[in-house]
Amino acid sequence: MRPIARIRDAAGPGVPHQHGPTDDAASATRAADTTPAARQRNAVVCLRAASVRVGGRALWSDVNLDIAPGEFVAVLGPNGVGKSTLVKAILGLIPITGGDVTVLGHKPGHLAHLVGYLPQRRSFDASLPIRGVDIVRLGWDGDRWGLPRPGAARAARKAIDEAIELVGASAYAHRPIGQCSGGEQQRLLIAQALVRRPRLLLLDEPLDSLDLPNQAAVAALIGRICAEEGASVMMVAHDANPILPHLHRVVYLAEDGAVAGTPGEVITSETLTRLYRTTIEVLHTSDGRLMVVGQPEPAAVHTDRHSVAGQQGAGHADH
Ligand SMILES: Nc1ncnc2c1ncn2[C@@H]1O[C@H](COP(=O)(O)OP(=O)(O)OP(=O)(O)O)[C@@H](O)[C@H]1O
Repeated sequence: MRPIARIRDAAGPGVPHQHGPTDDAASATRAADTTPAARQRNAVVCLRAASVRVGGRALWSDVNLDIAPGEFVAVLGPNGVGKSTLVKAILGLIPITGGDVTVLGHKPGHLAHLVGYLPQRRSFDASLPIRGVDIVRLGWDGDRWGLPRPGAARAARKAIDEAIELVGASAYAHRPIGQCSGGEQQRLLIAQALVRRPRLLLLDEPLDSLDLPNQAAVAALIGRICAEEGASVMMVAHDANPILPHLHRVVYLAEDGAVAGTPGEVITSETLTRLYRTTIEVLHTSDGRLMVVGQPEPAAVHTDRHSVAGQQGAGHADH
């Protein structure tokens, strides 16, 4: 086992760190889980020595990860390392080729109604004649065909209204989605992922293309969902800074493993240098942000889209 495999998940839950939430139900739940065995037993998501191949190529391998109930976890790493693929493996959309993955104790895909998903890169044409509320409804019954059961319409309306209220989108939910701002669209899409009150929410770069105030607002919303709904959130991000105040844990993904722990433990020059086997510097700016310098591109991928590896936020910032 390489050194990185031994240090992964080094940080147990409840380990204090400078950025994490301090007073919420999730923290209380996690405080009870003090051993790796307890983490695994209670895990909403559990990966053990998991590996994936796409297009005939090994993408990542030997990934170990537990996500506890109510935890807000960010998945970070260079472009093309396989973060979205990790989310798809947890959804059961992409099969793992080695190791084991369970979601709420079952094989991925078996409890789909308990998992909400916001895919990467969504945009709506300004002329699309679909209201925000209709987008949210798709999360409720978009996969159900045939005549609704008696009382189903009332139950749907209630669930949809509650989800819209939860994300604070009531004021614009009846506008055409294409006429909502990027931040408003994002809230409505999060409501769509939330409408069935999932126990696990998988969000693939939900802050992408939002301005800084909207990034902060959506990050706070997601933190609140963890705290108030008790949902576990796994969010792919290319910059951890906007979510640092709300995060419990981060996972840095590399080709041959991953490191998980609190942000203070994982986003360090030493840990990331060891993970990527190249010199990486984590700089702390005076306003509390983290800058990761020198993070590599994975071999032989993304040279078309991302030809320059440079200075990045606590993640990567070249989208
Ligand atoms: N179905 C597929 N067939 C072939 N290659 C694939 C497939 N899905 C993903 N890939 C490739 O796998 C690699 C990882 O893709 P993925 O989207 O998971 O990376 P990522 O870390 O989320 O990247 P980014 O940060 O750029 O969004 C990429 O090189 C991608 O082109």
